[in-house]
Amino acid sequence: MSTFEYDFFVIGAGSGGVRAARTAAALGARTGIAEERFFGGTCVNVGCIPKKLYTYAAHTRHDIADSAAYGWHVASEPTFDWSLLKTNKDKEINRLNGIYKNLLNSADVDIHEGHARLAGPNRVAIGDREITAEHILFAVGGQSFMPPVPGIENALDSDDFFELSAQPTDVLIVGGGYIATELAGVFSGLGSQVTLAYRGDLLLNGFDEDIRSFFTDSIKSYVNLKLNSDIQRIERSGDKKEVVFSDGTRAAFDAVLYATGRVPATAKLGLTDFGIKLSDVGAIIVDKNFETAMPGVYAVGDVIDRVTLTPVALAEGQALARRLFGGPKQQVSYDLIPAAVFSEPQIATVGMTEAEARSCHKNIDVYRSRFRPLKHTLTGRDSFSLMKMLVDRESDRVVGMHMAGTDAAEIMQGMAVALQAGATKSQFDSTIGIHPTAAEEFVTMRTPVEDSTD
Ligand SMILES: Cc1cc2nc3c(=O)[nH]c(=O)nc-3n(C[C@H](O)[C@H](O)[C@H](O)COP(=O)(O)OP(=O)(O)OC[C@H]3O[C@@H](n4cnc5c(N)ncnc54)[C@H](O)[C@@H]3O)c2cc1C
Ligand SMILES: NC(=O)c1ccc[n+]([C@@H]2O[C@H](COP(=O)([O-])OP(=O)(O)OC[C@H]3O[C@@H](n4cnc5c(N)ncnc54)[C@H](O)[C@@H]3O)[C@@H](O)[C@H]2O)c1
Repeated sequence: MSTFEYDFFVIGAGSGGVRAARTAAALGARTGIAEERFFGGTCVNVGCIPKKLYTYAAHTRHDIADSAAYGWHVASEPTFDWSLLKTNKDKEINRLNGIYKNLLNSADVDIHEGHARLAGPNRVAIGDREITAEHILFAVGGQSFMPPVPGIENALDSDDFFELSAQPTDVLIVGGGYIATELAGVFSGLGSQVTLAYRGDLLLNGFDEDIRSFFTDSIKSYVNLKLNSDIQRIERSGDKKEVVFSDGTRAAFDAVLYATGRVPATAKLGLTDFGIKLSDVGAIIVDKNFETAMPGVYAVGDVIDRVTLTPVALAEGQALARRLFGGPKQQVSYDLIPAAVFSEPQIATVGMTEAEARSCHKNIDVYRSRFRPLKHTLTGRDSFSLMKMLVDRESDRVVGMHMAGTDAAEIMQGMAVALQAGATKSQFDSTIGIHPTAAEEFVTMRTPVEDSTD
């Protein structure tokens, strides 16, 4: 046993940190963890979970509207109570906070509440206390990035969104990625007027181009979309925020929300003082074993800025703890990570985009299907789904799958297993569908679209 107080000390009790600490403790390591803000981290408190709860609330509006076609009479105009939703959300998040703390306690992980930073080799300072540990893990996550626009202090970020006690009547969202598109769907579904300003001409950069075009068109039906638009400044005007756009136009909103990316939370950690290297955006640079330039100091999750998703942080934390303390060996594979945007409509994807597939493979067959979901044959709602599959003609392997539409995220999880297993198009073709579903489309796509290339 080492002479240090702990075998393993984790800074940050979010997705990656909690998983690493629990795994290490279960393998017999004397483990401690420091948390300065909330147990469960971003995902549980101001990320995935409360966001998904708000999307359910937003979607209920469509369900109520659609119910008339199925014979339901809703006696009076439904009303929405923002503060009730927030109270219920807060209760659930508090419950989850407690669960995360209990999980750590029952795994015999020592909890230290407060801001922690590196104090030297094998030393961590938490407030005015210092501990020693053989291995130290930084799992400190990230924070919102807001560009230095004059008046930016008048804008909210996604953390502030979850604290809003009253619903803004009209809101400007700036950005065109995950958070901007998800919160546009939430605000709109709950009845706010939404303007979305994005500096490019297609939303969801990084996703397949067909999906981006489809989504950019779809969102126009419920938001005022300002493409190729930047913000020059934000001014206060009574209770309103007056925004001057780069084209000189002005508009006033109850709230302006920036969702312009996140950056690693590495300020105030004392890392570079000890020779630990950071990237241009402040991410901790680690090797394939998540070790930094200082031996015995590691980092996982959003702070290393590889793939900033909860399941990836979990996988990294677990792989590290197992490698250090003798569990089953596991290498994190960054290929074929499925992802979903909980926007309206939902987007989900696994594998390569068409552009990536074409740059890696000589001949790609593209299968594409756009259809109105069965549910909306009665409601008449102008809502469509898009499904797309990319196949390497030489090997017959399916190399990318993409979907925009209802339940896209739920459908794509199973598809990701098939792609991990190396499924070929013939195997998809010989799989019997479940009827009637949208998912069966992926096993009944028979003819490549004409623009498949040789
Ligand atoms: C609005 C939003 C929605 C999201 N939705 C999804 C989604 O649907 N699906 C998905 O997969 N991902 C989603 N994400 C991303 C996901 O939340 C992150 O990828 C994940 O939380 C990263 O985990 P982590 O352990 O790296 O960091 P975090 O979960 O951020 O945890 C870091 C923890 O470290 C603590 N900490 C930081 N510095 C210190 C310090 N010096 N001392 C002590 N404690 C410290 C912080 O308080 C925090 O609790 C979303 C993110 C946001 C912002
Ligand atoms: N469903 C999910 O899994 C989910 C949901 C939310 C967040 N996340 C994770 O959190 C990360 C952060 O989300 P996000 O939406 O903040 O980032 P993002 O990278 O998805 O999108 C950032 C957007 O801001 C724009 N932007 C960047 N700088 C700008 C500037 N100076 N001026 C104007 N626009 C600017 C970008 O063009 C982009 O459209 C995501 O990348 C994702 O990894 C995941």
